Amino acid sequence: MTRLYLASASPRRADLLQQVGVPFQRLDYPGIDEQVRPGEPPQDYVLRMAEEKARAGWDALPAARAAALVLGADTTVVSATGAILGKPADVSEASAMLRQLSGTRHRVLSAVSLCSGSAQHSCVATTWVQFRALDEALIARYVATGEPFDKAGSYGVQGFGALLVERLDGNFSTVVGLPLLETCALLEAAGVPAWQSPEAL
Ligand SMILES: Cc1cn([C@H]2C[C@H](O)[C@@H](COP(=O)(O)OP(=O)(O)OP(=O)(O)O)O2)c(=O)[nH]c1=O
Repeated sequence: MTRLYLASASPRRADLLQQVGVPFQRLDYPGIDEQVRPGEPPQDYVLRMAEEKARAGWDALPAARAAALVLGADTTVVSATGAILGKPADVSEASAMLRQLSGTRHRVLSAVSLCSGSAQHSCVATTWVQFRALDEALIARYVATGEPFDKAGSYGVQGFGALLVERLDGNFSTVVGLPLLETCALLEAAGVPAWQSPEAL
């Protein structure tokens, strides 16, 4: 039987996989360098990150790897001007990102990569997000909740950040960190179907 490992520390990614009935184990792996290369387009960056995470996860597997699959993912927010917005380092960076996103329609890119050692298949999904206009008081109150700090673009649409968003155009799961349609298509092709019975999970 194929064993799926999720190379991710994100609780959201684990919740999403669980939601659609895919059995997996969490896998700890050494972090990767998440620096954007000079001139690297957002689409290339997010795909490269997902692929490096899946590969690093594969390299961290115990020796008995027969029929193992490792899933890695990455999410990044791209501002209306094309800037890549990752996770903020501090309050001032979080506030600056939210100021940049205020009143704009921006993209959230999520890439996913499935590694079986010799083969690796990956894809990127996009969802457009329209933010309402945010004033300084609202930005300060939202940052003070602490929610922005482990999230690309400094917001979580699944949490308090729902009140910052007017409209989504694309799949919700893509914004939360794991594009479920694309992920499950990759998994199905590798012999791991969704909607498995609770005993398999
Ligand atoms: C925009 C947005 C991002 N996010 C999260 C998803 C990702 O967890 C995070 C982006 O950081 P990532 O670097 O993609 O992932 P991570 O560091 O959380 O986890 P790992 O690399 O171990 O898999 O932002 C939300 O939860 N909600 C949102 O609305």
